[in-house]
Amino acid sequence: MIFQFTQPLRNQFKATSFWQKNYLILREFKHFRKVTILALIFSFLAATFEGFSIGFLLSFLQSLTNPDAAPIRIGVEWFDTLVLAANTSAINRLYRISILILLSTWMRAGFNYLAQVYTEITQLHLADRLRKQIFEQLQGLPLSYFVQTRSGELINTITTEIERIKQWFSGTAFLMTRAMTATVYFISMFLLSWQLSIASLLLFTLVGVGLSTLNARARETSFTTSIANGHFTSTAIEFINSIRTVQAFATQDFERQRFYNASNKVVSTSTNVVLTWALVRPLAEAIASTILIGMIVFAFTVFVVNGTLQVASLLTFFFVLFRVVPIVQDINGTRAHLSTLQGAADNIKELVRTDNKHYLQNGKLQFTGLKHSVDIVSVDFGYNANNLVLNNITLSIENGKTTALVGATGAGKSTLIDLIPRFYDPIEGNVLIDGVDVRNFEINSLRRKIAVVSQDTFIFNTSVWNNIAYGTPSAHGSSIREAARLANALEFIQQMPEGFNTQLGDRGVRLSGGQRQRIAIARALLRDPEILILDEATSALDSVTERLIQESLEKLAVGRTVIAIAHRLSTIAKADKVVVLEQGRIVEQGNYQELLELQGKLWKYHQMQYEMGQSNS
Ligand SMILES: Nc1ncnc2c1ncn2[C@@H]1O[C@H](COP(=O)(O)OP(=O)(O)OP(=O)(O)O)[C@@H](O)[C@H]1O
Repeated sequence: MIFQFTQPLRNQFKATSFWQKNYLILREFKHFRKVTILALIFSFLAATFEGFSIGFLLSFLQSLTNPDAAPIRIGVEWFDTLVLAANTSAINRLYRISILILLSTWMRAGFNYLAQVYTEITQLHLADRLRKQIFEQLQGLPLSYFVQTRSGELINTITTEIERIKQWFSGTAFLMTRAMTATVYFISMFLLSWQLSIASLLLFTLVGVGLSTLNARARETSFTTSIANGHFTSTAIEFINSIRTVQAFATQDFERQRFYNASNKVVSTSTNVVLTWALVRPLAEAIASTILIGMIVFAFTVFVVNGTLQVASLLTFFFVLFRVVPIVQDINGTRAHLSTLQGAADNIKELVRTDNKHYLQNGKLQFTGLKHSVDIVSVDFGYNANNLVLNNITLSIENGKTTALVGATGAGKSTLIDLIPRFYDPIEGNVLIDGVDVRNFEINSLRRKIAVVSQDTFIFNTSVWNNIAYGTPSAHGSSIREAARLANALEFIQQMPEGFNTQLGDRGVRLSGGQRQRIAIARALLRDPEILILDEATSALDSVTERLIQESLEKLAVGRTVIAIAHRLSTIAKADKVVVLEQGRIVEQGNYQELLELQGKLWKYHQMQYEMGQSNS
């Protein structure tokens, strides 16, 4: 009867096959095939010469301790004569075997060295390829992915999990060489006694099946270790980044508790894994010894006593079996260890998988420049589908004009402008540039013509110079200086110890909020953008600096399309169009003066700020 898998069972079998499960990692080996093959060949040669040394050792000891005994032969004439020197005197045999042992030992040392070097190089290549693959993946993912994923978990995958996966290759290489050596030993055993060989194989297979249950358990518990590691990295990063807030709020005890809990979780999950996989080796050793002793007694009483097997053959058989047992134990121990790494492999695989992630589709049209207008037509958007942040927005942003967005905090202003450079795509409706949906443009050609100065511009840990030139590598020294001057940043930069060469530290910690913002403005100006997006660009500035920058921005705005978000209405009074947003809807739009005369929403904001200004003065 031919067994037929039912469909789900077949799928399950397919899905869990090792190759399929780890395809996304294994496929990386094709990029450094040669090094991988050399690593495996050298590992195998090292193992082979180890086998030779041990084999020759038997003959060596016999020549030394019992020179009168019949020399050891393997039964192959040329080998017995030329290699084992079986036809000559005991002293000649001793010399010959000594040379062979030394030769094998040195060869083994050499191949061991090469195996180690190539294994390490293969592991380094694997880690390098995986890191780069993850980088490409992260570069290609839309911002929405990062909103849902904790950065600590990503960092854990890119660092710790990749380190763990490196052990995977050396473990697999070791497993393969041990398996090859075991095969050679098994063949010799079969030649000596097929009955005993089958009996030992059966017994060891039974043990192997039993131990694989333990391996499976180790694999399961390893997932919890990966989760705990990711959580710990997130907690540690959050703690380091929030240290100022922690000290200001005196929440050290609370943070200690969080940190300790995360660290304890790593210990407890890792202990569970160790408890399982550490059990495999000693258990296997104890069972193997029991089987061996049992078999020796059984074989002696059954085969030797009734004369079916010579004592010499029985001893040789068990000598080989004794050699093969530690190898099988190595195989089981390594398999158990490899099982504990499956969690890391799965984590990496989850990240590099492309079928479970949503990507922004790139368009083909090159964006050459805005001619007429950016039109937002009946747009709905939400960070999750059941909570709309933008509701039926229709708005025209004219070329060369300044459009200001006004509204209470959380009204959706930043979200709305994020749709133009395609940080997000609308759920419904379209964003059109000169009548063409932005989704048709090649994203980078579009983004290169847009500069965004936002509330949280990132300052890189490099010089002031490189920070301003970021994204405009071809910029000349004079234009970088000019951008800094226009952004009103030149003066403070020149006062810094090394001027433009001053290093700004992680996230620009050596700058004040206002200085950071001026560097960001200089960076945007240097790009000479067609569309300039100012998301509260002057929010971190004192009123004197704000006025100075406002003037620069106004000069800069001439002939450009500017979209500005501002809470302080004074900064947008000269805008060509003002759009008022409330809870994701446009409630007013028009010229600033016209809207004031309407005495609607903008007028209310205006009144409130005017009154606050009065009371502050
Ligand atoms: N990445 C995000 N994930 C989920 N919700 C978000 C995200 N960013 C913003 N929101 C939500 O979307 C809504 C609009 O936010 P948005 O930042 O666009 O408002 P805003 O008008 O620019 O506010 P502000 O003036 O304070 O900057 C808010 O309710 C906010 O909580």
